[in-house]
Amino acid sequence: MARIYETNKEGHLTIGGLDALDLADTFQTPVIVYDVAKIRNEAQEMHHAFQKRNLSYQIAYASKAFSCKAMVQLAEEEGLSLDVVSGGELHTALLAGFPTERIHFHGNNKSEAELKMAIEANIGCVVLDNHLEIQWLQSLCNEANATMNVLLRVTPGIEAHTHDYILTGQEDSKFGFDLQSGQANAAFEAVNASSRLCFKGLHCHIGSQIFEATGFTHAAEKLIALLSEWKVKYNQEAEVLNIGGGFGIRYTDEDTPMPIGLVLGEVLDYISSAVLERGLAMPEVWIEPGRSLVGEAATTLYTLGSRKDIPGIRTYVSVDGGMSDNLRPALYQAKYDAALAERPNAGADETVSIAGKCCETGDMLIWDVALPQSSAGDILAVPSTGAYGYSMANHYNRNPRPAVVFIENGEAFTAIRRETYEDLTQFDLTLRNYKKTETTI
Ligand SMILES: Cc1ncc(COP(=O)(O)O)c(C=O)c1O
Ligand SMILES: N[C@@H](CCCC[NH3+])C(=O)O
Repeated sequence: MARIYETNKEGHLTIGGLDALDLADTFQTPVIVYDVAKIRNEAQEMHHAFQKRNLSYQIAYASKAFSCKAMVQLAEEEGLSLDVVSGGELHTALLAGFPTERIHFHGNNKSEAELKMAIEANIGCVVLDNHLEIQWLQSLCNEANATMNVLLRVTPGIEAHTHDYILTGQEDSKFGFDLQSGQANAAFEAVNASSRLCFKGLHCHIGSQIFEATGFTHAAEKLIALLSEWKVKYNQEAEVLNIGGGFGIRYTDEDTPMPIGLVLGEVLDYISSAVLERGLAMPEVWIEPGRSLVGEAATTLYTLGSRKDIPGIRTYVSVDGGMSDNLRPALYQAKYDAALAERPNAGADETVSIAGKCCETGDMLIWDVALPQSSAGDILAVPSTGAYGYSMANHYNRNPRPAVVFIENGEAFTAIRRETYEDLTQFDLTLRNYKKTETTI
């Protein structure tokens, strides 16, 4: 069904109840605007799915989807835990005052420095991904006279239906310990032999932007089978079963996600019965949603600029952003909707393609979108840009990154200020300085 945009009495697009044209005027464009209530609602739906079933659980917001201090604080307010995958995300969480015992550290190549940071911050757990990391974490814990809770990330050999680049649960993957070849058993034995590492459970993540519950239930089935094998083999049960994130959202009419409560409900019911059937103790169930918490909550506002008509071929309309604030179309051929903020629900007059301003043929935000007649200076709204937009934004062509604005209770505030040209050049040394640096060899 075609998207119907929320409007005010002037017929302008509203975001969190505020007029998008006013927002563009106040904060300039491009700007990524979050309707905070949508994030809170999603979080509450997820909590409800667990609570309805009386399960012990954690919902760890995958902060790679969008991380900044305000977002981390919002996650805390909503009773979420936090998944970080880098020293930078951990640093952000610590600066934002996030409770460290609810931080989980992920990544397929965590450095020793990052692991040390995790130990010093006394975070909730490290999700172990490879053998080198087991060695490092063990010896860093020895040095610090500390212990660390760990989950083992396993690749369950599930091929969920999504873009190849965002698939992660298949056997041929850079992530986690492989089930088939016995890597996972070897990892468990190494952890078990360590007095510093405390095995808490298993983790898997099958990929991202997944609509069907079956991918998750198949993965859970494999993990539960493994736990049941380990119960016999090692007399070990798990306190935690983490089934990762990956719940899909609506970008365009082609996407038809079920409400999160329904998908999650189906997965949780499956886990409860499979655990019971295998005679295992019910573990805490953890999930790690990123996209589904924040994706649909944001809309990016751009200003339209130049137009190029190629008769009989295509009309390109350019915006003042592009792959520098939203890499997803270029990286995954991801599709988005767009509307004119002044009359978002008006009928279409033409089909145009929305081009970014980067010096790159592939910098196309949307191919062939039906829009009312537009002209330079109009504000274009692109919904569902809340996940992996700002977090993958970059400085290509030395474009400053946009501002991020949060709207709540009818008020807008800047969560991340727009970058300036000074910000862009702040790390540059001049040729003369460069020659004087001590690291020059
Ligand atoms: C380990 C892990 N957990 C959680 C996520 C979050 O995924 P999503 O944003 O699709 O919910 C990802 C990203 O795909 C991930 O790699
Ligand atoms: N960044 C990706 C998803 C990868 C998620 C992290 N494992 C996207 O925009 O869809």
